[in-house]
Amino acid sequence: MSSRPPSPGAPLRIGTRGSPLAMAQAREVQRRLMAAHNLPEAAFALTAIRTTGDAVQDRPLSEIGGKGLFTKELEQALFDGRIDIAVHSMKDVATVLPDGLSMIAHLPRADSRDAFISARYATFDDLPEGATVGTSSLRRRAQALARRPDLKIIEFRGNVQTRMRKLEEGVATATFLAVAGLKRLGSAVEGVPIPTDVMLPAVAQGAIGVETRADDEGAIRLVAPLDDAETTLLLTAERAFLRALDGSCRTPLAGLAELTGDKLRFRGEILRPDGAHRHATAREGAPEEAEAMGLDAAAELRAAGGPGFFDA
Ligand SMILES: NCc1[nH]cc(CCC(=O)O)c1CC(=O)O
Repeated sequence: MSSRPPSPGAPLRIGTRGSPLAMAQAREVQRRLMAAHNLPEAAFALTAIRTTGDAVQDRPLSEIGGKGLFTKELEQALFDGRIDIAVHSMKDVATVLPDGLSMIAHLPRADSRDAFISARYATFDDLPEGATVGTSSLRRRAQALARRPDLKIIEFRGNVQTRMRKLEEGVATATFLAVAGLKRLGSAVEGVPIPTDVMLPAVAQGAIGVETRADDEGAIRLVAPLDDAETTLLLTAERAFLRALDGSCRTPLAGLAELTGDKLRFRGEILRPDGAHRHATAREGAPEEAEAMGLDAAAELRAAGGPGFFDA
């Protein structure tokens, strides 16, 4: 491992994807670091890194495939010593980190729900028979079809602005985006949050993680105070579920943990891509059982789906 600690007094280099959402998230991490340590803005340098997921705009993400589409290049930059910390949407992070890297902090989770966005209809259930919905997410596609097999789902990629233009041009009647992303972008488009019993969010949706080299004590000391223990707990359950199902972005699945008082609730589901089959389950337990709940839920759904459920 070629970690090159920055010289004393050099700014901490914050690596991020260059998309507007990623930059907004990196600036949030920077603001929190400044506040936590009473440091000036100049103590940090934002470094945008282009990832495969950003570079390939003309093909469905599920087709490019593989894990780490939005994270691999950031992690390589950490290994190479070009950046000191990497800021991720935890939704995009593989369940097993490369040796030598650690996820040191999760910021307090924002709204984990999906938003329904349409100029003409108030909610998903208001969509008329046969309406066209744009999404690039296998999960949202499968969930939409499971609830409304009559809908026509078309591939929709690009940033929020691009998608809104496509809606205006009538390419589709509605689309979905994460509420958290819209809020962080300060988007004029608000969308309507979809109840989680209508559309269960992606594992870790709305959560931001900060990763460092595992041996970079300086960076770890700076980043550790940013960790929100509740968010880390929720992600422990959700990411155990994802790991046990070996979920990649090719697999339509959803999982959400919630903490009420000292009671942890987990819900998970797996779907066939066409929405024709869906298996769902729920658990309640103590916070200490977070990981076991996720693993156990995954085992139940894997058995319910049977062999080949995740085959194309
Ligand atoms: N896969 C892209 C991605 N990764 C994280 C978010 C939203 C922000 C979040 O979930 O924290 C998005 C966009 C979206 O799904 O609308």
